[in-house]
Amino acid sequence: MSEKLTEERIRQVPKVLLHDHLDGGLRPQTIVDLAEESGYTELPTTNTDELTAWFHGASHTGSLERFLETFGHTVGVMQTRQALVRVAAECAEDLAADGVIYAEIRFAPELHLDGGLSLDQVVEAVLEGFGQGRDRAAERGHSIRVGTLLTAMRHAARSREIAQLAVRYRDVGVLGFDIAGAEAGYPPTRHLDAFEYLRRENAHFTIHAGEAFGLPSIWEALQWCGADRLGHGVRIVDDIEEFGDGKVHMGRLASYVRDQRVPLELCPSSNVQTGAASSIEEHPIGPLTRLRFRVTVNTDNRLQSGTSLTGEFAKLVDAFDYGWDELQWFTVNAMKSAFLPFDERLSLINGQIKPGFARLKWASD
Ligand SMILES: O=c1[nH]cnc2c1ncn2[C@@H]1O[C@H](CO)[C@@H](O)[C@H]1O
Ligand SMILES: [Zn+2]
Repeated sequence: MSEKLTEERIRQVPKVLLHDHLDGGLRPQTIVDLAEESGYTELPTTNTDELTAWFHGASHTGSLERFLETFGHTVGVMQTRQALVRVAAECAEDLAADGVIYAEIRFAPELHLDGGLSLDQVVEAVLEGFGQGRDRAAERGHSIRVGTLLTAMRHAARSREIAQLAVRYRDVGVLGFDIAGAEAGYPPTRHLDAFEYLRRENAHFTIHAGEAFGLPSIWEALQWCGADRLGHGVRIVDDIEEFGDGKVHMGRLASYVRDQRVPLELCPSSNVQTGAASSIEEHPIGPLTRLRFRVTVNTDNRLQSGTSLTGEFAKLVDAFDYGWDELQWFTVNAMKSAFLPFDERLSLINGQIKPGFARLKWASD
């Protein structure tokens, strides 16, 4: 059965993406163009093929901190309104062409102020770009909805301000909040006031936790901060013991995560690059799927990881022999976990996802 799940077919099924960074998804040619327009001279090369390879190689170091250094170049060329509009529009177009029908794209407004834009102007430029990209995709027959998550950098001190920004723009495209950046040494509780504020505002947030640091980070994100979802959360496997005879022992935190159906925004290729997993075959998505955690599959950074959502699914199909049923399960899991009103989630599941998979499944029989 699995030999029928080619990339071409996987691209055709309706997919849902919850964890993807705007500044981790630029087209290499766009980086070169924007660098030239803005006089940014720090790029390692202006040859697009070499630049593509450079991002991939420089990100595959086994260290999250080194991985994050590559963002200096993408953020470096995203400092004007036009640049942000272009990058956001192309992001929506690229995802739509990959068969993504619903995406939540995150970025950190505080990283885009060097050209003199205000936080509000940064958010407005990105929202405008998503709108343009969605319209251009529709002209080509691809329908996509794109929501935005505002990220605060965990080493910085602007999380409360960014949380307020997210609430201010909640009715015009911003769906939630996140914190990202180096994890070790920057526990989520540093930003407790931002999370408490968001909860009082009935707002949604996810936290990068359990990627480069283990269970204490996940525990704080859930039990101190009240995160709705976990960005990665992959180290939850440290709280699970599997024995050769098929018996499984789960610690209290892993049980909580599974029982509460806490969504895990898993990003397999990214984890291999940062050393959070040793290979796709060894990635904890295997046991976490088998144990029926609320697993979702994501790209994290399409540029740095040289991937797409279709690409991530194809790698999982190869490594774990997954079929349409598993891919549909990941997709429905993601849609259920989106920061979109319940009725809209339901209508995407019943109106697009299930019929889309059914069509492809029949075609494979
Ligand atoms: O996998 C990740 N873990 C933690 N932080 C990340 C990851 N990918 C990207 N960013 C950080 O998020 C910022 C806003 O999009 C990026 O600039 C990068 O520093
Ligand atoms: Zn991420």
